[in-house]
Amino acid sequence: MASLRDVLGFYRPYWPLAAASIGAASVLEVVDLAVPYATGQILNVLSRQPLDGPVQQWVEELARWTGRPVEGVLALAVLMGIIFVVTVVRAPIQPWLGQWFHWDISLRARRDNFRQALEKLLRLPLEFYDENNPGRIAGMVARGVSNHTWTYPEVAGQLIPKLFRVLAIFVVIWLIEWRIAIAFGVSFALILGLTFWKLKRLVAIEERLERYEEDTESRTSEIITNIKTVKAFATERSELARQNRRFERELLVIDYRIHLGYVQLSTLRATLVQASMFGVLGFTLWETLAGRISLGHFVTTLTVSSMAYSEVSPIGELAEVFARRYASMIRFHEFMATPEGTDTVSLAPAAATVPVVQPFAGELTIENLSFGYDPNRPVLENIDLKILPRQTVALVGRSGSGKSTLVKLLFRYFEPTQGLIRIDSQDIRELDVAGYRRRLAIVHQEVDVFNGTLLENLLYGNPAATPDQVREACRIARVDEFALKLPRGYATVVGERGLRLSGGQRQRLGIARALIADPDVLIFDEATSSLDYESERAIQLAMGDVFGTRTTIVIAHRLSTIREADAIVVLDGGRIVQVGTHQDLLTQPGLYRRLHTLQETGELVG
Ligand SMILES: Nc1ncnc2c1ncn2[C@@H]1O[C@H](COP(=O)(O)OP(=O)(O)OP(=O)(O)O)[C@@H](O)[C@H]1O
Repeated sequence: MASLRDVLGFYRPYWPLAAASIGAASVLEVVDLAVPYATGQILNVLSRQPLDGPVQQWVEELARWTGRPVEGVLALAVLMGIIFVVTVVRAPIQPWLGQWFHWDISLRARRDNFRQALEKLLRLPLEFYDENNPGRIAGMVARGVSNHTWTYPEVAGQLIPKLFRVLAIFVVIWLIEWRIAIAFGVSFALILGLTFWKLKRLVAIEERLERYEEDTESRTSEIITNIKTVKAFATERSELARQNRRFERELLVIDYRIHLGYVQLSTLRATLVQASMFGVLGFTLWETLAGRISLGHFVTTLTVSSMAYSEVSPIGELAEVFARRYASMIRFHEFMATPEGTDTVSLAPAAATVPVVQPFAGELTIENLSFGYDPNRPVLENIDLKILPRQTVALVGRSGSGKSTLVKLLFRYFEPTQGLIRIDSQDIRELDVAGYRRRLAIVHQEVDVFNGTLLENLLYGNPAATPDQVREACRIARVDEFALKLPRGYATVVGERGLRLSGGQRQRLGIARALIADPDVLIFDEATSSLDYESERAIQLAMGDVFGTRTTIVIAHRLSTIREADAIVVLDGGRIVQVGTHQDLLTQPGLYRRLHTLQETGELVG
C-alpha cells in the first residue's frame, strides 16, 4: 500500500530546489505581515503613543546617519520605507518565487514520471496486461500524474507558505499580548484539527470511489475495444444502461457523501472562523480598554488575526483539493510498485555476468518442463523436446492443450515451475533477456500494425536492415505483391490513421517483419487460422520458403499447414502424446490421426 511518503518521494530529485523555493515563498508570505505591523506603528506615531523598541531604535539610527532630529516625520519615513519594500519591491519578485519554481519542478516531475510510468509499462509482465485493460491502465497513469502536476504548485507555493504565515501571525500576536495569542492559537488548532480529521474520512471514501471509477473506465475501454461485437449484437442500449447505473452510483457517492462532506466541513469552518474572529475582537478590545495594549497594537492585532483567519478558507480548500487528488496519486504509486517479475529486460538475473553467446545456431532443448499460470493447475507437464538448428517443428493439439503457453515460456514471459529451456546448450534464464528475445521472432494470429508507413512497420524489429534484406523478406512473405498496388507503395501509411490492411496482408507483413529481424528461431502462432483459403495458401507458400532457413516452430490447427514439418509434436492436456512426421503419425493410431481424419472428412473417429 502506497503512502504519503511515496507521494512526496515523487519530488525527491528536486528536493534542494523545492526546499529553497518553498522557503522563499514562505518568507514572502511572512514579510507581508510587516504591512499591518507598520500601519499599527504609524497609528501610534499619529496618536502620539510610543513606538515599539526595535522601531524606535531604527528611527534613532537613521537620525544619527542623516544628522536629523528624532521626530515623527522620520519615524513615518522609516515605516513607509518598510511598507514600500514589502509591497512595491516585493511585487515583481513574488511571481518568480511564488510560481515559476514550483511549476518548473512540477512540470519536470511530470515529464520524469510519464517516462518512468512508460518504463514501468514496458517492463511489467504479460500477466499484468491479462488482468488490466488499456483503459484502466491509461486512466490510472494519466490521472495520477496530472493530479501530481496540479497539486504540487498548490501545496508548495500556497499551502505550506500559508501555514508559515499563520505561524508567524501567532508569533506577532504573542509578542503583542500572549493571552490573545493563546486564544488565537487554540481556535486555529481547533479549526485545522477538525478540517484534517474530516478530510481523513473523506479520503477513505475517495479511495474507494477511485477503484470504482477505474472499473467503470475499464468497461468503457472494453466497449471501445470490442465495439464490433457490441454493434453486431446490438447491445448499445444495454451497455449504456449498465454504465449509466454506474455513473448514477458514482454521482450519489460523489454528491451525497463526498461533496456533502466538504460542504459540511466548510460550514463548520466558516462558523468557527467567524466566532473566533468575534472572540478575538472582544478580547483585544477588552485588553485595550484595560490599558494593557496600545491603540496601534489593537489595530495590528485585529488586522493580523483577521489576515490569519482569512487564510483558513484557502488553507482548508487547498487541503480539500489535495485530499480529492490524494486517492488517485496513491493509486499511481501502487501501480509504480507493481512487481515486475522475470519478464523484464533490465531485471534479468545474471544479465550483467553472463554475456549472450552470438550467434545462436538455433538448437532448442526443452527439459522436463512443467508450468501452470496457477501453480495448482498445471498447463504443461514434463515436456521434453529437442529441436535441431533449422528444423521445422509443428505443435498441434486440441484447443487449450498448452501450445501457446509453451511459446510464452520460450519467450521467457513466464518462469517454468519445473525444468528448463536451453538454446544452444545455454539455459535461457542465464541470458540477457532482451538480447535473447531479439534472436526469436513470432508471427501471431493477429499481427499488430503500428500507425506509420508500411516500411516503418516492416523495419519495426530491425531498423538497421538493408534494402536488400527488406526486398528479400518481402519477396518471401509475398508482401511485394500487394505493396506495389498500395497508393504510395511502401510509403503508404497503414494502421490507426492510415490504410487498413486485410487479414492476409497483415499476416504477410508479420512474416516479412519477422524475417527482416533475421531471427534464429521463428515461430508461427496459428498464422493462418483466421484467413480465407487463398490467403492461407499464400501464407503457406511463404512459410514453406522459410522452412529450413532457420529453426521454425509452427502452431497450427489446420494440419495442411504442417505436412512438411520435420517433426510434429502432439500435445494433449499439457503433455506430449505423440512425436513424428506427418506420414509416421498417420500410420499410428492416436490423436493426430483422429484430428487429421476429422479435418479431412469431418468425421470423428475413435
Ligand atoms: N494468461 C493466462 N492466465 C491463466 N490461464 C491461462 C492464460 N493463458 C492460457 N491459460 C490457460 O492455459 C491453458 C492452455 O492455454 P494455451 O493458450 O496455451 O492453449 P493452446 O493449446 O494454445 O490453445 P488454442 O489452440 O486454443 O490457442 C488453457 O486452459 C487456458 O485457459
